[in-house]
Formats: sequence, C-alpha cells, structure tokens
Amino acid sequence: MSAPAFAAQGLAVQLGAAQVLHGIDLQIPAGRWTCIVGPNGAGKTTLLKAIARLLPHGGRVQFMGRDHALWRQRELARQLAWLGQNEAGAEDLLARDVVMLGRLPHQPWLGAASSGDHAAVQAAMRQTQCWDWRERALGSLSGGERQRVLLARALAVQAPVLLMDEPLASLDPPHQSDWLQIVRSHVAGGGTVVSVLHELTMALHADDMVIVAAGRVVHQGACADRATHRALAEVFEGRIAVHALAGQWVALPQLQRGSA
Ligand SMILES: Nc1ncnc2c1ncn2[C@@H]1O[C@H](COP(=O)(O)OP(=O)(O)OP(=O)(O)O)[C@@H](O)[C@H]1O
Repeated sequence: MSAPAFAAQGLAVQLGAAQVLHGIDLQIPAGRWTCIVGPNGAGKTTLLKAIARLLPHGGRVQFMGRDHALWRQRELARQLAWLGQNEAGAEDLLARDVVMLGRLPHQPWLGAASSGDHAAVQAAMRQTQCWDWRERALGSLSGGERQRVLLARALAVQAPVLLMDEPLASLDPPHQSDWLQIVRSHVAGGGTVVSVLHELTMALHADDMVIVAAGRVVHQGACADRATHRALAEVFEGRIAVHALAGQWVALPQLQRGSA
C-alpha cells in the first residue's frame, strides 16, 4: 500500500490550559477526499491545523511518509495548500494579489512573479469564478466572493494536498456545487483533499469520514458505509439520520418528540 498522506501517532494538542486533542492515532489516505466532522468544539480545526504543522503538538505526525520536522517550510508550502476558517487580514490587497500569495512558495527570494505564476493565478480565479473582480480590494467583497478568492489562493499553489477548514462558508448552492467539482477533479487527478465541514450532506460526498468528538477520533470509515452513518447519528445524539435520496447520502435532522 502506498504511504498515507498523513499518519499521526499519539497526536496531542494543548491550547492555553485546555487539552484539546488527546493522543490521536490516525492515517489519512493519499489520493482521496477525507472529511473531518463532529460537534462544535470537538477539535476538528485543531486537528487540521496540527496535521498542517500550523500548531505545536505532542506525538508524531508524518506527511507523505516523512516526519513533520524533516520538511523544510518552503518545500512543505508547495505540497500543502491551506484554506482557513474566517481568515482575516490583507483587506487592502487586490483580489489578484491575494491569490498571488499562493504562488510565494514557487517564487525565488525577493524575485518577481513569473508568467507561470500569473497563469496559475488567472486559472485559479477563473476556476472559482472570481476573475471579474480581480482589481477589487479583498475588504470590499461579500462573504461568498471573498471565500472564492481565498479558495483561488489555495488552488493557485497547485499543491497535491489541499487542506480546507469550512470552505463552504458563505457559498451559495451553485458555488457549493462548483466547489464539489473542484474537489472531485483534484482527487481524480491524483490529489488529496482533507476538509472540515459542518454541512453533513456535503461532507457525505467525500470518500472517507473522520468523526471527532471531545478531542478524540471516534470513527473513521467510508462515507458510503452504514457504520459511518450510525457513528454520525450517535455523535450527534440521534439528532440527525442519514438517508439515501436520489442516489446520494443525505443527513436530515430528526425532530424531537414534542417539538413544534
Ligand atoms: N487558543 C485557545 N485556547 C484555549 N482553548 C482553545 C483555543 N482555541 C480553541 N480552543 C478550544 O479547543 C476546543 C476545540 O476547538 P476547535 O476550534 O478545534 O473545535 P472545532 O471542532 O473546530 O469547533 P467548531 O465546530 O465550533 O468550529 C474548543 O473547546 C475551543 O474552545
């Protein structure tokens, strides 16, 4: 079997006085889309940041078979593209310049952007349909427009591995559907995607699901497996159930008895 994209052993994270992740053992396969789900405050973002080497952690994490510590930052930045949740900053930058930031790992130190960098930026902005407002400041865009620029920045890296925390935030249904297609084509081309999603029906489109609760992985399995659907229902205390509808898996809320 080929090396997993990520392999964690005893992954532990403390933030302030809080122990947020408790010794997680986990392998995330390369060449697939894995979705991390779970209740609010479970530790999903922390887990994603820890495997991205964005947070100090205990235990061992390997990326592509190599210990985190052995990756040079620039090399890692070419392999791993990151889209964070509620990213702030760079409000005055033009959308095109924000997306160009994704090309930094490819540019020589203090060097100018190449024609290849410009082409990658344009391709990514066209892919997420934000090329038309390339001359607008990031801070002037709506929530969904801004999210598409930030997604374009992640795509412009042209990294084999995409890590995305709540990438669908503020996206309307057509752009959610476009995002699904982008993810699917990335994986079809041999890439790897790991995303945190709250919207469970969208998450069920992934290949695999990692369910996190109270800082631990409570289930990992294929999105098509009934065992995964049962684990989802359990972690959300029976408040949702997964059904097959029109050839897709759909997570529907279960109304409690006596509720209006
Ligand atoms: N800097 C911090 N100091 C202390 N506790 C923190 C810090 N950052 C996060 N936490 C806590 O760690 C826990 C996990 O946070 P995390 O953001 O990983 O959860 P999550 O599963 O992504 O949540 P959500 O679904 O609400 O986005 C939460 O209880 C949160 O309050």
